[in-house]
Amino acid sequence: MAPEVPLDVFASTGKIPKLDSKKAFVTFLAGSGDYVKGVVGLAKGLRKVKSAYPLVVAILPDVPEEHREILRSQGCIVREIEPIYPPQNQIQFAMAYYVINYSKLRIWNFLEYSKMVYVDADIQVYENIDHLLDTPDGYFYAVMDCFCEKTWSHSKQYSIGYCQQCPNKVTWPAELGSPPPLYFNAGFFVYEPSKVTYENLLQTLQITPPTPFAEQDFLNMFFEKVYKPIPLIYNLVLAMLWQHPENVELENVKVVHYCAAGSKPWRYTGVEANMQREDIKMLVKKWWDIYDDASLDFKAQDTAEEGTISKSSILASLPEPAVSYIPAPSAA
Ligand SMILES: O=c1ccn([C@@H]2O[C@H](COP(=O)(O)OP(=O)(O)O[C@H]3O[C@H](CO)[C@H](O)[C@H](O)[C@H]3O)[C@@H](O)[C@H]2O)c(=O)[nH]1
Ligand SMILES: O[C@H]1[C@H](O)[C@@H](O)[C@H](O)[C@@H](O)[C@H]1O
Repeated sequence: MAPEVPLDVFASTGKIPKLDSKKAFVTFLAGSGDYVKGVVGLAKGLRKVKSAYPLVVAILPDVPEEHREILRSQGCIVREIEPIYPPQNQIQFAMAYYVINYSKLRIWNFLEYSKMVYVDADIQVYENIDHLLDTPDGYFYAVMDCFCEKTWSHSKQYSIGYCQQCPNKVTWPAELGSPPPLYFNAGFFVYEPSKVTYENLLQTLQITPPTPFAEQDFLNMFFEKVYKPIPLIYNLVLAMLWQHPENVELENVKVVHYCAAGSKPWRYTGVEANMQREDIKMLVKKWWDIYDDASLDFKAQDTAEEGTISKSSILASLPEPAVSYIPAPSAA
């Protein structure tokens, strides 16, 4: 089993890092629905923790102009991308809309950046994590996933009760061969844009049949040999709170991923399983406190230092390239 990268490798020096224009956070937005709220929350969250880096939003053509404008007004760099689809077959995705997530592969083509942290729109960053952009190159850093929720019911792991978060509880049966390679959640990862990798990703996708977790399964397969697990404080998949509480120290968590059924803060009703837990209610409120905080709204001077205009505001004002429109299915 590949060792998790020890936390102190990333420990912040306490100094505010110098802005490096070749590094950035990046998220993904599709459709005209309410995920734009997630991106606004994320932009404000990164501002609250005083990140030195901009937030790039890779958007599909079906994101309406009003939403693009909201993102620009929050200081985001809006970059339109064309959708990417997997080869056609009869696969049933864990969620039907996961098919659009293959479009995330376009972020490897953001060649003006040397290193980026990808963050799903349903994630909030509660502590400064800029140090992740200083990790050694050549690896794919992400947090190990958990296989215990129903969304995994298609898998061998789920049917025998095996989870890599507690590999000694139910051990992998010898008759099934060696245990599956470590598997990361693709809602959060550190990577390097690269033309060669981008072209390889697209070529490999053409000969890879789609599987239930869409681009997440694909990226796990593609980056298997260079995957370095990082501590779960960098992407707390909420189901960890009830599936593996012994692995979670909530007070140390820097990044929360609201991916459990019913947990997206902007859709939260409290009726789904586990949604009345005190820790969940606290985390949903914490997200809203940032979203509702007007003092975290973008102000032009946020990025302009000593009379200079930042790269993010220049790029944000550039026209977007024209791309052909292929409609993508929307989320449930
Ligand atoms: O209508 C939508 C649906 C999704 N998204 C974007 O796509 C991301 C992924 O979608 P979800 O957050 O709904 O997905 P989950 O967290 O349930 O899914 C997990 O599995 C997915 C498999 O495709 C992805 O790998 C995802 O990153 C990983 O966290 C969103 O955060 C958001 O950035 C949109 O913009 N609009
Ligand atoms: O990687 C997946 C994904 O994030 C799903 O949204 C969630 O339901 C699963 O539990 C998780 O393992």
